[in-house]
Amino acid sequence: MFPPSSSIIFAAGLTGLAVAAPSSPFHKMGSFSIPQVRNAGYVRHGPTALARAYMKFGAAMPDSLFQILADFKISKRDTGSAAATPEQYDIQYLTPVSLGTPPQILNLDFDSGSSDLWVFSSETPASQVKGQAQYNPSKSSTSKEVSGATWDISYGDGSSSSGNVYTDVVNVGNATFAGQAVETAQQVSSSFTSDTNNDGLLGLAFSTINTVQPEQQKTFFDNIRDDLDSPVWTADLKHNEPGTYNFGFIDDSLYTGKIAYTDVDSSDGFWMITLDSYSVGSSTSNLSSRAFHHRPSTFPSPSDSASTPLTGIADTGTTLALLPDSVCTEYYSQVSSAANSQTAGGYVFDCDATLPDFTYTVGSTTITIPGEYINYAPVDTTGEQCFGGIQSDADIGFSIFGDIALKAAFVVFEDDGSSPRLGFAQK
Ligand SMILES: O=C(c1ccc(-c2ccco2)nc1O)N(Cc1ccccn1)C1CC1
Repeated sequence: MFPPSSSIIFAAGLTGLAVAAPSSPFHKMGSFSIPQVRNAGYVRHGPTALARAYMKFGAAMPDSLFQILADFKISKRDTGSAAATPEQYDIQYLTPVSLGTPPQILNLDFDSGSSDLWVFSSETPASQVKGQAQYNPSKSSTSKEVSGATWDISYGDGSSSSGNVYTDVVNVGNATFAGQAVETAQQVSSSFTSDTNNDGLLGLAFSTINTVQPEQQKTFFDNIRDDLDSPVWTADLKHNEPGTYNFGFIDDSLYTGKIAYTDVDSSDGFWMITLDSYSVGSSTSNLSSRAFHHRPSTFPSPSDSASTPLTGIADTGTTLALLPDSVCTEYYSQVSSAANSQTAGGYVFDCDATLPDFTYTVGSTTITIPGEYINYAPVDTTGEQCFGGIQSDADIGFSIFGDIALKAAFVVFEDDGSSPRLGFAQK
């Protein structure tokens, strides 16, 4: 699906998720939110070992998930929000999820760019496990093997995993969904093994790209949607500070202005949207420059990005913003020290460079990604060169609006089962 050799460095993002008791015709489960926990940073999959070596970070992860759960503040059943504290460089966050009876708690990376709930398990070879918690279905009285079912997924950065399938009780927050497909890993690629605190993924894309065969399985959100007050989950990611995920409701205190909605094309299984326009630098500077260089209205400006749409997916499982080469060129032409480095695997620049903002619009809502968000991380320990948060989407076929783009906005993922929409608001 994607060239494993792509020289893009990007890291896993995170998400939070909700759940509900078995759907009941008598009451809506309401809405939930869940704490994310930060993950000792590991760039999810550096397509080149060199890049991974450059981007290595370490940071202790809270020792016990139980302590985190103990602090877990589930609000009452019809409201709730969870703070997510990012690891350095907002690499990824993980959410404790309990599986089976008695509960086995794993930290999962929720990913709006994929649709499998898979976990490190008792079936994962010991040589491929490095500290991850493992789900053991034989220790759960409620697990049921889905006979003959297998799964196999490969991600855009060349990582992959595969295995068997069980159904079991999955509990996040104070609600439970019985019968959730839990995909146990019998094989994980090296970048998952080295991501020592990430115990698996929970997909929040559309179930049409779930990889279980012969019978495709539903995502967790698809399973719980009908039990929520409203078929939504919202992402309020932040830069180097706790963000918030809510499920089943829109918390008006988390955004300002209006939420502008845009239709989602889910035909590829992703939250695919078209942003109406983008611009590089603060719009006022652009306007002032345009004011001084008025062009006859008969000659459209060569790169009038102010009305150029961008089509891509909202992907919490990718940290960076992967955009067309033309946009990368336009952006980094404003950064005198920038270069597209083969060794680093993408655009780099002096760490003390002043970076322009990147602005995109959805309908009447304008989202500005401050320049400092686009300084992703130092390339190496000298701290001289830094890696850009905007990189090329070459060879993917669409752009990927990862956390770098999403954390500047309050984002509503709405899926009523027939006409999905994405909402964006300033905050
Ligand atoms: O990694 C994935 C990704 C997710 C799910 C699946 C998949 C295959 C079968 C079912 O789902 N395949 C992917 O490859 N990215 C992000 C990405 C980033 C960079 C380059 C390519 N891609 C998908 C969301 C676009």
